[in-house]
Amino acid sequence: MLTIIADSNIAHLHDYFNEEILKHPINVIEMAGRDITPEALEQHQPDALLIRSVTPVDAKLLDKNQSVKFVGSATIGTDHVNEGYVSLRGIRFANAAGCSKHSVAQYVLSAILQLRPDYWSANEDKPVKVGIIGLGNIGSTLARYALDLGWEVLGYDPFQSASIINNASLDQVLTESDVISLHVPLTMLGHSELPTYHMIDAAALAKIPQQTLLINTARGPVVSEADLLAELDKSPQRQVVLDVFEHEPQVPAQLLKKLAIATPHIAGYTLEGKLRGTQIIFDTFVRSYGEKGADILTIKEQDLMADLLPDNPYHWQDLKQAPEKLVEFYDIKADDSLLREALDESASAVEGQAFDALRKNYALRREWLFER
Ligand SMILES: NC(=O)C1=CN([C@@H]2O[C@H](COP(=O)(O)OP(=O)(O)OC[C@H]3O[C@@H](n4cnc5c(N)ncnc54)[C@H](O)[C@@H]3O)[C@@H](O)[C@H]2O)C=CC1
Ligand SMILES: O=C(O)C(=O)[C@H](O)COP(=O)(O)O
Repeated sequence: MLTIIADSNIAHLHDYFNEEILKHPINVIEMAGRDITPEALEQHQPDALLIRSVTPVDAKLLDKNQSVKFVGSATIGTDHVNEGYVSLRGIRFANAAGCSKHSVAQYVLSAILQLRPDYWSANEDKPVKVGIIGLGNIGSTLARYALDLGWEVLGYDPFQSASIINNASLDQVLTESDVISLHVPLTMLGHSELPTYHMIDAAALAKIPQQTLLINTARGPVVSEADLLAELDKSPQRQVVLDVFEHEPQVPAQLLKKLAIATPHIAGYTLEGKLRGTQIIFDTFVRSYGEKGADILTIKEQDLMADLLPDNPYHWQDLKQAPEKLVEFYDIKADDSLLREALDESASAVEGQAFDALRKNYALRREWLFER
C-alpha cells in the first residue's frame, strides 16, 4: 500500500492518483495545504507528499520523518521547498515547470489591456514597450503574445543568452518601459548570485517613470511592500497590478486601496494550468516509482488531460480580431472586486482565511489557445 498525503487544492487529484490507473493499492489522504505538518506526517507516515505552494517542505517538516520518499509540487514556483535539504535526504522532488505559463501570460495581457485598451492598436507610430524581467517559461510566453500584438519587448534575464527578447539591461527595462512585468523566481541572498528578493525596492521604483504600469505575478517578496507603499503615497497616480503579496495570505488595506488591480494569487488558476500541474507531477511520480521497482507501478505515463478537458472554443487569433471579447473571456476586474469585497475594515486587511477561501473557491478560468 502506498500512502499519499495530498493538498486538497490539487486539481483532479483522484482522476490521476487512483488504484485503477496506478494498478497498485494506494491510500490518498487529502487535507488543506497548510495542514500538512510534522504532526500529520507522524500520524500517517506517507510515502509521498503532493503539495502546492502553501506547504513549506524543509527540515522542520521532515526532520522527524523517515517515510516520505517523493514530494511533488503541482506548481511552478519552488521557493516553498528547501530543495537542497530534500535532495540531501534522498527524497525525489518534482515541480510542474511551465504548467501555467499561458495562464499567467494571459492574465498579464488581460491586466494591461483592461487598464490601457488603446494598446490593442499599438503600432510603430504608437509603439508599446513591454519590459519583461525574467524570460523563462512565463516571461518568454508573454513576449510571444506581446510581439504578436506588434509591441516592442525589452527583456532582462542575466541567466539566459542574449536574444531578440533578452535584449536590455535591468536599468533599461526599468527606465524605458511602458509596462514592466515580473516573471522571476523568488531567490534569496546566498541562493542566487542575483537574488530577486526585494528586487523592486525604493531605488528601482525611483527609476520607473510615473506613467509606467508595474505588474507582479511572480512572488510577493520580489517587490518591497514597504517601499511600494511609500512610493504610492508619494505618487498615487502610479498604476500597479499585484496578484502576489509580500505578506500573503494577508493583504493590508492601505496597499489594496492604492492598487489599480489586485487579485488573490490566481494568475495561474485556469483549468488547463492546474490540470497540467497535476499531470506533470503524476508523470514524475510514475517515473520515480517505476524506476525504483517496476513491481510497484507497472504503468507508463498516461496523458489523461485530454479526457479531462472540456472543448475549448477560445482562440487567441479570434480574440485579437475582437478585443471586446477579452472581457467576456476573462473579466480581471471581477477578480479584483472579489478581493476588495473580502477586505475586513476592522482588521484593515484581507485576512489570511478570506484570501485562502477566495483561492480555494475560485472558478477556474479557461486558457485561450495560442495556436490553432
Ligand atoms: N501568480 C501565479 O499564479 C504564478 C506565479 N508564478 C511565479 O512565476 C515565477 C516565474 O515562472 P516561470 O517563468 O515559469 O519560471 P522559470 O524558472 O521558467 O523562469 C524564471 C526566469 O527568471 C530568471 N531569473 C532568475 N533570477 C533573475 C534575476 N535576478 N533577474 C532576472 N531574471 C532572473 C531565470 O533565469 C529564468 O529564466 C515562478 O518562479 C513563480 O514564482 C508561477 C506560476 C503562477
Ligand atoms: O505555480 C506557481 O508557482 C503558483 O504561484 C501557483 O499559482 C500557486 O498556486 P497554489 O499552489 O498556491 O495554489
